[in-house]
Amino acid sequence: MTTADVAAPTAAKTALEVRDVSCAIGRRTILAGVDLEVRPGEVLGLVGANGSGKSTLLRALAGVRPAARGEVVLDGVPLSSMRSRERARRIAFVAQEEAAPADLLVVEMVALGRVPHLRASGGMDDESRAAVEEALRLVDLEHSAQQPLDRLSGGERRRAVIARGLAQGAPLLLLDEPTNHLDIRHQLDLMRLVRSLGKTVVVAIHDLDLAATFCDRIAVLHDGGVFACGTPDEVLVPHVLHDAFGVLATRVTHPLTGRTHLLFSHDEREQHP
Ligand SMILES: Nc1ncnc2c1ncn2[C@@H]1O[C@H](COP(=O)(O)OP(=O)(O)OP(=O)(O)O)[C@@H](O)[C@H]1O
Repeated sequence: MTTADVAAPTAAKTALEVRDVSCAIGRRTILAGVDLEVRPGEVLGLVGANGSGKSTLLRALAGVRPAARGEVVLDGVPLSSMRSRERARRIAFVAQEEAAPADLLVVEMVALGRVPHLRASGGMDDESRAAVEEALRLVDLEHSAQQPLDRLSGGERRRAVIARGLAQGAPLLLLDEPTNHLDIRHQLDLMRLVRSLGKTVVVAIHDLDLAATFCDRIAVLHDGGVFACGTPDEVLVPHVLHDAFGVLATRVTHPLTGRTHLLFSHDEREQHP
């Protein structure tokens, strides 16, 4: 992936407000009374144990699964009052798992990101073609553009789906575990790319070290709500990590970079399998 020459941020900054949002699946409440502010141009990480509601919250932020209660407000406009085409121009959502026809070409998958921009006359204009090319280049897949998706590895397919989100050209990017399936180099490249875009980003991520390195702020989901929210140094602290994940965390300083990293171990006072 090429990140060294990513264009300087030009995207309009956009802000998101989550006001007293509750999300339910069937009769079960997954999240209750969530308040969260996503500031213009920041990268906000969503972390939490499996099942803590990260994907559920991202779907509510994307308007894919509207909140059962409360409001998500994008630049002062409630999502519930936006037409889906307008929403898709302003919010790009890359879900955790996406099914796509196996014989779809990579370039065709990425071009789907341009659908909200197509005119009634149909067809891709030069701007859309350029956006697709640029997105493929950013995720290092320009040489695989004409491959069917089922000929790609899991990590390459993941990058193709992320390229579709980039091609969409929306100022707000919602990413659900974008580094899943990626090798360590591509994980670092992708997170660096995400930071360099100048967009407002909300990213659900399991790797707390990546979150600490690349996110401006982190929200920890636990017990049906936002348990802690702040800078990585404020939030990724032993007592929060113990309560949210049930592990012991030790902060250590990298001997070369001086950055803080986290080491984890079981809390031996508890029963573990
Ligand atoms: N389609 C569904 N039907 C019923 N329950 C669901 C469904 N999708 C999610 N859930 C439940 O909602 C809760 C939150 O799930 P969600 O996927 O939002 O968590 P998550 O934090 O993203 O988890 P993970 O880290 O495992 O991806 C979980 O308990 C899950 O079992």
